[in-house]
Amino acid sequence: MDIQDIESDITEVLLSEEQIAETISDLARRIEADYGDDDDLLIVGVLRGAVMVMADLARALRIHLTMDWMAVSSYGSGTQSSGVVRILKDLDTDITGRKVLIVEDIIDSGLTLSWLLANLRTRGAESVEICALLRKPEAVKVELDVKYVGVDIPNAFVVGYGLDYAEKYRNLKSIGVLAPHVYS
Ligand SMILES: O=P(O)(O)OC[C@H]1O[C@H](OP(=O)(O)OP(=O)(O)O)[C@H](O)[C@@H]1O
Ligand SMILES: Nc1nc2[nH]cnc2c(=O)[nH]1
Ligand SMILES: [Mg+2]
Repeated sequence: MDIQDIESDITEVLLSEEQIAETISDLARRIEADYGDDDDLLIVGVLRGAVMVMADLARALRIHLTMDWMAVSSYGSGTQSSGVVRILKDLDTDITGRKVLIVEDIIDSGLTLSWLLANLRTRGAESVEICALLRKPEAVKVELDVKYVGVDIPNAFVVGYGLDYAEKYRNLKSIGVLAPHVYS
């Protein structure tokens, strides 16, 4: 199987490589403006989907920051949230008094982030905010205060740029809608 075959599983490209880069750059400018260079920002990437966003956002930010990772999972290998959030890897950092920015690839049901936000807010951080590259319409159903959203997208299952289906497609450079023939 070559790259051509992988891309034939995508019915529509929602964000090209260039559009992703522009979106990340816009997010970085807003985050820089809000945090300034006070040496205190900790960005927390949510493994594994947010790996690409973290890598590119961190490099787009022209301020000092530190990075940490959490792994939580609510999806298993399907396309529907199981509703159960599990911590697979916790922070290595004590966030007491820190300014924390959670970095995510997508907000769909909002379940993962509302759980994570509540969890991190019990740990004595000065602030905990959210930056997500993508947000789907379902997210409006949960009360979730998201400070930075890249793009609002339609309600379709998307893959690429970190986003997987059964652990595949994360390595695509663009973000697109997965063809139904792949999972039906
Ligand atoms: O808003 P929600 O409905 O909770 O969905 C969003 C979450 O689902 C995906 O992660 P997943 O749990 O599939 O694991 P992954 O990051 O390892 O792909 C995605 O990366 C978000 O973290
Ligand atoms: N890959 C992928 N993971 C998700 N998790 C929640 N929504 C989505 C989605 O649209 N695509
Ligand atoms: Mg995830």
